[in-house]
Amino acid sequence: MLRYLTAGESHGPGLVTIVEGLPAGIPVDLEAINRDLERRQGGYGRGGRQKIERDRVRVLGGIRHGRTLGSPVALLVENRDWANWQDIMSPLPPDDPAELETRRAQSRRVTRPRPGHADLVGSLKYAHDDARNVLERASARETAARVAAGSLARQLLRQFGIEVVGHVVAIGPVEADPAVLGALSPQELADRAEASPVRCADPAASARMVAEIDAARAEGDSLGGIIEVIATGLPPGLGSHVHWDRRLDGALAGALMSIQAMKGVEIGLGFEAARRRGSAVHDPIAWSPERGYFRTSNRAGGTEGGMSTGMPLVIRVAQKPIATLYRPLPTVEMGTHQPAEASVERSDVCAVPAGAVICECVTAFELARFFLEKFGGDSLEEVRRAYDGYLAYLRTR
Ligand SMILES: Cc1cc2nc3c(=O)[nH]c(=O)nc-3n(C[C@H](O)[C@H](O)[C@H](O)COP(=O)(O)O)c2cc1C
Ligand SMILES: C=C(O[C@@H]1CC(C(=O)O)=C[C@@H](OP(=O)(O)O)[C@H]1O)C(=O)O
Repeated sequence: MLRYLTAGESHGPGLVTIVEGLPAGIPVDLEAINRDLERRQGGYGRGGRQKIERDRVRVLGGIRHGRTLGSPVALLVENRDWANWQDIMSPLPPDDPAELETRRAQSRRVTRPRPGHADLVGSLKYAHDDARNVLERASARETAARVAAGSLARQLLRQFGIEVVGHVVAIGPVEADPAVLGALSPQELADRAEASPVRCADPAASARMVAEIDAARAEGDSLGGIIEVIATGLPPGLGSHVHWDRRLDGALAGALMSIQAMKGVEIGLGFEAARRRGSAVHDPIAWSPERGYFRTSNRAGGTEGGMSTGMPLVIRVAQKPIATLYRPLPTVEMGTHQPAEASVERSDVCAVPAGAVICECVTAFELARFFLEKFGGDSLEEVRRAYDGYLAYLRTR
């Protein structure tokens, strides 16, 4: 089963991911991974950190001469900011008490926990008196490693014509016009989102989103938004109805909700389905010699019974506003219990465009995982044989 781990702190030497379970022989385009890393760094509303970082992937194992070996793939994304934090984030024990004092004094301790971040509850749970020990790992800097893993996994999907697109449909109260988005193919959506500073394919809404971010920044506030991910080219039958943890919809929702700041996931009509009658929710089934079974609508968003239906997968994800506010919320100083203003160093104002790239890559990873669960083999050719056999079988139904 395809899986991955990540490690690394936001201001440590770098982020590392190990992707285990990819078959041998997948052609790997490292520049495509670098492009996804660059896309994740971008978007209107980001803070000063992205001026320092130039995320690129370094392969530490698992790929030779441009193809996967079947062994675990280890990828490293270095933190350029580490150069400014080496002392504060040093993994070495201090040699003597004097040095400990210096390091502590310089250590940018965080004792005024930010509402909305992991600072307070992480410090309580892990018995830290400095929330830096929590925020370094709670930080969404970790998503650089997830994007590297997902971008690698999508290279398997591309071998089978599966594409995943993430774009922004709302920032704060500003929403893209569904009529404008609905007229675009997934490829057009991707191209237009790419050309927008906020990754939104509706140009008029995009301009209003930029203004909304400027207004929030001017008031020392922050913004969240809504991201849509669309995956095309999926066969029917990824995932399973037979057991809860084999359901594709459940795994996608879990993986997407596990991204920092994501607070809601809906597939297809999602919450809207609860308001309608069944006849206005379920997708009629049809059959033609050319297409076999198909649906005349896709309100389910591409899954039924925990399995892909073969229609496009359509997921929406709600991202909450950034936790660090330049006009900070009330908090309590850890230790003294005195009322205080929450800590603020530097921060993004809105990271929803970045969130769209992260959701895209996290979705790609889950789809690759389920793809290999169904068609898995040790080499790409073995996977292809299983996949082609399944498609041939479907044509007989
Ligand atoms: C791409 C991205 C960038 C983020 N940048 C910041 C930031 O600059 N400052 C901040 O306080 N939170 C930022 N966040 C949000 C925090 O990571 C998030 O509030 C924190 O992890 C707690 O969220 P949770 O309750 O969902 O775990 C960012 C989130 C994402 C996805
Ligand atoms: C570093 C990234 O995002 C960071 C996510 C983040 C947080 O709290 O989640 C806080 C900020 O970190 P810093 O205080 O170093 O500016 C963001 O910049 C990144 O996405 O590459």
